[in-house]
Amino acid sequence: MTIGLDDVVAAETALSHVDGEAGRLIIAGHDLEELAGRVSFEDVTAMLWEGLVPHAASDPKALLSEARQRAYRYLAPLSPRLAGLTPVEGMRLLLASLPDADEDHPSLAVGAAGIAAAMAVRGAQGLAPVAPDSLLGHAEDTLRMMRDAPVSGDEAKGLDTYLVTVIDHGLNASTFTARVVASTQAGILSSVVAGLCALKGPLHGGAPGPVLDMLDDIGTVDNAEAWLDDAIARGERLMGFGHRIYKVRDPRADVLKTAVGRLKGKSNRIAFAEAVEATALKVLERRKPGRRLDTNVEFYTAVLLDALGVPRDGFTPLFAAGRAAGWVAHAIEQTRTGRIIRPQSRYVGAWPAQAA
Ligand SMILES: CC(=O)SCCNC(=O)CCNC(=O)[C@H](O)C(C)(C)COP(=O)(O)OP(=O)(O)OC[C@H]1O[C@@H](n2cnc3c(N)ncnc32)[C@H](O)[C@@H]1OP(=O)(O)O
Ligand SMILES: O=C([O-])CC(=O)C(=O)O
Repeated sequence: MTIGLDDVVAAETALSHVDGEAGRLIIAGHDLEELAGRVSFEDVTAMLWEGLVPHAASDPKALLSEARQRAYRYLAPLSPRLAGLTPVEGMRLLLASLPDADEDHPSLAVGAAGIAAAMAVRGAQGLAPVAPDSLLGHAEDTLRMMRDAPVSGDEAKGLDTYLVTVIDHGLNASTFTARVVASTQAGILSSVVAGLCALKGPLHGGAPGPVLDMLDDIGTVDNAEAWLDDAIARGERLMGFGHRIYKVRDPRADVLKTAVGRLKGKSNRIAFAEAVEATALKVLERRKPGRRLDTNVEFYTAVLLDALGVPRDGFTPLFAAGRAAGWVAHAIEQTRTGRIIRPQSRYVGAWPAQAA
C-alpha cells in the first residue's frame, strides 16, 4: 500500500491533466501555453465549467463581475472581524461565511474568492475593504481592490496570466480535499472552503512567501550555494522546488517567468532569482541525487506577485482566488459521479487484550 496515495487514481476528470514526465499541463483540452496570457481568467473559467455550470459561457466577464458585487454585499460587513488575522485566516473566515441560500454557488464562490483575497490582505493591515468595479476584469479588479489604487494594463495582464496558470491542476491536495467534501454532497461552497483550508501550510500553494524570504535571506549570488547547501544539510526543503507529479521542470515556472519579463522593469529580483534557481538545482542534484527535484510553479509565483506589489502574505490568497474556479468545477464533476470518496487505512495501533 502507498502512504500518500502516490499511484492511486481517485477520480476521473475532464478538467485538467498533468503529465509529470513530459512537463505538460492540459487544461480543458488546451495546453497551458495556449491559454495563459492569451485567454482571460473569465474565459478559461467558462471553458472549465462547460457542461457543468449552465450559462457560464454566455458572458463570463459579466457573470464574475456580478458575482463580485454580490459577494461584496455579503462580505464587506465582516471586515472588522479581520483585524489580527493573517490573510489566509481572514479569507477562510470570509469564504466560510457565504450563505448556502445564495442562488448561484459557482459564480459566487469565484467572485467571493477575489473579494476575500483582497479584503483579507487589507484587513490584516487594518485597512477597510474596497468595493468592486463592475467594468473591470476579475484579475484587474482583484488587484485594484487589494491595493486601492489603479492597476496598469500590463499588471492586469500579469495577474490574469497567474490566475489562469494556477486555475486547475489534476488531483492536487486542495482539489482532492474539495472533491472529498463534494462527494458527501456538502455542496460547492463547503467544498471551496475545504480546498482553501488545504492551502494554509507551506507545502501546497503556500511556498511563494517562503520563497521570497529565502531570496531575501540569501541576499547575494555569492552566498547562494552555501546558504542552500546548509539548508539541505539541516534537513530543510527548498521552497519552490520538488513536486509529487512533475519529475521535470513544472511548465508553469516558465509561463510565470515570461510574465515577469513582460512587466517592463517592474521586477528587480528576476536576474537574482534565476541565479538562485540555477544554484538550487545544482545543490539538489548533488545533495538529493536521483530524486528528480526541479523548479515548481511556486518559485516564479513569488517573483511575479512580488513584482505586482502584492505583499507576501497575500500570495496564498491569490493562489486560492485562481484555484477556486477549478475547485468549483471538480466539486460539480465529483457530485455527478455520485460516490462518496472513502479510502482504507491500515491499522497499526494496539489491539484489545485477549479475554483470558
Ligand atoms: C502549487 C504547489 O503546491 S507546487 C508545490 C509547492 N511546494 C513546495 O515548493 C514545497 C517544497 N517541496 C516539497 O516539500 C515537496 O517537493 C512536495 C511537497 C511538493 C512533494 O513532496 P513529495 O512528493 O511527498 O516528496 P517526498 O517527500 O517523497 O520527497 C522525496 C525526496 O525528495 C526530497 N525533497 C522533496 N522536495 C524537496 C525540496 N523542495 N527540497 C529538498 N528536498 C526535497 C525529500 O526530502 C525526499 O528526500 P529523501 O529521499 O532523502 O527523504
Ligand atoms: O499538483 C500538485 O500536487 C500541486 C500543484 O502543483 C498544484 O496544485 O498546482
